[in-house]
Amino acid sequence: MARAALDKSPGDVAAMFDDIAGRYDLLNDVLSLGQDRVWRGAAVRAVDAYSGELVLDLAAGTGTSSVAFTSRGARVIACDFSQGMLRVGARREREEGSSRATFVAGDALSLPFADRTFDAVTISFGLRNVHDVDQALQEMRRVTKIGGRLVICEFSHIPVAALDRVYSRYLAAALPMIARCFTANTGAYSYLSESIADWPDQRALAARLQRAGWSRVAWRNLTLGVVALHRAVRRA
Ligand SMILES: C[S@@+](CC[C@H](N)C(=O)[O-])C[C@H]1O[C@@H](n2cnc3c(N)ncnc32)[C@H](O)[C@@H]1O
Repeated sequence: MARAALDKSPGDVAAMFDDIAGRYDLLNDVLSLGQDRVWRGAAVRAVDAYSGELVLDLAAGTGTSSVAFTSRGARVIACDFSQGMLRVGARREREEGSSRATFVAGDALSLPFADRTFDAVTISFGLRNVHDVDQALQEMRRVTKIGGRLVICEFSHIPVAALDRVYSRYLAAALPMIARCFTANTGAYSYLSESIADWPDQRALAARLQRAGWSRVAWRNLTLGVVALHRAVRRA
């Protein structure tokens, strides 16, 4: 069963998501106790896309994070490099007879879009899996229009040390154990725990956004900091 390591080799990451694509959305709901819906709602409100706008949902996977951005008439491109995840998303759209998101295969490190294409770029639970985070932040800026916005929804760290220790134990032990009941690829969920533990905290990620050229960088914690929503604007 494919699983990635913390070097996040692109081939391993894509193969791992190809492997779990069929059960990906179900496991999200189970492992987050339904909180993923709350986090996605917060991301949609932060992007605040409206009619006539074009939104890039990067590392969109099956498109679960994508379709809600169209609720007020914006168009959304759902881009990912896992063919397996894209196939599940495109099949679901076909079955529902809807075409709310346009699925495009592409790598966050070399996006297949022209400079200054999008009014807003967003990435949910994807940036942590990218091999070169700083390069991805620069690519996202390149394809954003001047004045356009960025929203990153990603697992983060609970600022209260005692709570963070309890949460870390859930991640390391309970999460892979629960995942075992739903998928043969338990390695993918061990990777999930390890990659969250290894991910920079809110302040460190904000500093990287600034270094990549983003302006007005800010964040807010969701569910006590289990997830953080980073926002920024492309000023020039
Ligand atoms: C945890 S899933 C998130 C999917 C979706 N955004 C969501 O919220 O459910 C992470 C996704 O990141 C994608 N990914 C990782 N590295 C990528 C890269 N360099 N370029 C494009 N997609 C990437 C994976 O293929 C996977 O579908």
